[in-house]
Amino acid sequence: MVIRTEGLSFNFGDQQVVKSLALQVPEGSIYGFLGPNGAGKTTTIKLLLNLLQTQEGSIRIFDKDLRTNRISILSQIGSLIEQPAIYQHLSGRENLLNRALLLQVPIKRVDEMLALVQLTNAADKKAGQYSLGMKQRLGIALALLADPKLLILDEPTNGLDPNGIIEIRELLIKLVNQHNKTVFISSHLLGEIERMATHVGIINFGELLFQGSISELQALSKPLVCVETNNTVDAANLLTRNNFTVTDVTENYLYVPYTTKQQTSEINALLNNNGHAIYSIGKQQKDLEKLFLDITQKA
Ligand SMILES: Nc1ncnc2c1ncn2[C@@H]1O[C@H](COP(=O)(O)OP(=O)(O)OP(=O)(O)O)[C@@H](O)[C@H]1O
Repeated sequence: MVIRTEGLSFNFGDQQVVKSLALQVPEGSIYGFLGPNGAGKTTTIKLLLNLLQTQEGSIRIFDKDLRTNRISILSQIGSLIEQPAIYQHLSGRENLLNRALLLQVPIKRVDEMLALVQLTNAADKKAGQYSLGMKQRLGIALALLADPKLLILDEPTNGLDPNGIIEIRELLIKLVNQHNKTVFISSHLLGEIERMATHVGIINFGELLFQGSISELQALSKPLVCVETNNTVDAANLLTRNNFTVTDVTENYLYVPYTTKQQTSEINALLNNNGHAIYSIGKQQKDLEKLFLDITQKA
């Protein structure tokens, strides 16, 4: 594991905002750290970066304790929290050059990073004139200058338009697949990261409600038979009388937990034989966004 926390807790005054977190971030993963606003994501990230002092529990990064190996661990992490620290009056290239000199990184890394985040053409434009998406990419280039093994990004897609989100997504996938990085990225929108994340941790009120691979998360969303019919209430009653479980009825649709194809055809025949008009019938998987809401609203 690149990151492993145990019993990690943090209080602001008497408000406990992080509760006994046990994060496990595998090497080479894109770990989506998800939760609604105020869930405790930024606080957790600040603890991982030692910007806040751990009050309770432990943090191990690269298999070393953060408390006793702070400098060596942090030198291998690139991060982006809230707004990237960019000099608006300097160009993208000058921002990177400045940081490269400060970090004593070979100057050739500047052009490499510009190319990696696709800012070569805008390299000499003032960063203050960059779009939000370009600023985020410059922020990521700055975080990557010293070639860290782990990238920790706090809501980097916040406020970006769909194109900006796609650009960040493609960049992060490239970093993991071609440059052997591990990416820990927070977001309050599952939809923004479900197409890139390999692993997911869902937090609300400081508590980890789910952690696992994206396929484990998908497996939680159980399939349903969705029937579109003219009189859903009567149809639902008929199904119930015939020992089917109906989990939801709306004006146009009713839902039965899916078991087999045979069961779908039995539902179809029963409704048809009793004079119900079926406009559509089929297997439906709950989408991840709905699942995310279910998980975070249960807490
Ligand atoms: N400096 C602070 N002092 C007191 N309370 C704080 C402080 N920073 C955060 N909090 C509180 O801690 C809780 C968690 O906040 P945090 O910023 O970690 O959540 P988040 O999941 O990152 O949310 P967002 O997506 O809105 O940034 C919130 O209730 C917030 O009000």
